Amino acid sequence: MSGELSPIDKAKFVAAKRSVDYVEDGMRVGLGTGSTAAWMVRCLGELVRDDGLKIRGVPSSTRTAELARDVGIEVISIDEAKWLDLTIDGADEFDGNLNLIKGGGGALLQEKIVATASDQMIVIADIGKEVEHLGAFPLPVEVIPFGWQTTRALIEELLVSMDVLGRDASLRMNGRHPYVTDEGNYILDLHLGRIGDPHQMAMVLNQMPGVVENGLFMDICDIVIIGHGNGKVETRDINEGTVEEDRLDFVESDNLFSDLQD
Ligand SMILES: O=C(CO)[C@H](O)[C@H](O)COP(=O)(O)O
Repeated sequence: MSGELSPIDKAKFVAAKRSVDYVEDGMRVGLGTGSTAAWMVRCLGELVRDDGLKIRGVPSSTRTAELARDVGIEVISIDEAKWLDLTIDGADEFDGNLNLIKGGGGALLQEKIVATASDQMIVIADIGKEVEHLGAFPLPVEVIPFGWQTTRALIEELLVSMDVLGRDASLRMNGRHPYVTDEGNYILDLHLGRIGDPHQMAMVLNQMPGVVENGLFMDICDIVIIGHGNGKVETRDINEGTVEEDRLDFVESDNLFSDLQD
């Protein structure tokens, strides 16, 4: 990658850079998916290569697995790991209770399995992801391809009785074809505007036949590390509120920025 990074990319980078301070020798680490998580994987790779950090990574997508291997992180499956010490991942939205919408990158199913099987989940995000109420970002719902139109109709009917502003569910596309997840499923993006009761929404969606998982991550995240374009980093802990604010120097290292994907 050449040239100056945008303020959003700098914000993502500094959040990612700070998050790897939580990683210790011997840990089994869940590796999220998306552009912010990709920065984190690269920062971890640097620690593995240059500082001899010994970790095993459990990727939450084939994309992340490929990147982790490329940067020198030992990759194991979640079943090999059995349980994880820490998962670090991005998010599309987070609220004041550190509840999240995830799945903008289409990896919500593996991401939720990996985060749920971890002692701790840290989310890394730029400040633009903070919201008062979840729902402005379309809520991704992973559905099986069989009968997806029927599932969509049932979801839209269900939404009539829910506290939301919008009710449209669109099939995520990849060019002219439906987007297909790592598990071979489709994604419906629910344009809700505002979700009045995200706990209830997460529960009722998952009770519907055809729905595999939804992108609401309720009571899973412990810490959000928020990056700003000027290098400021805030750390919000679910138990302690904002615990730390400082600034990271932004240094474009050739190793980290040369061939970044996403
Ligand atoms: O949930 C995700 C992928 O399924 C991502 O974490 C989320 O979409 C944020 O992505 P980015 O860091 O690129 O903004």
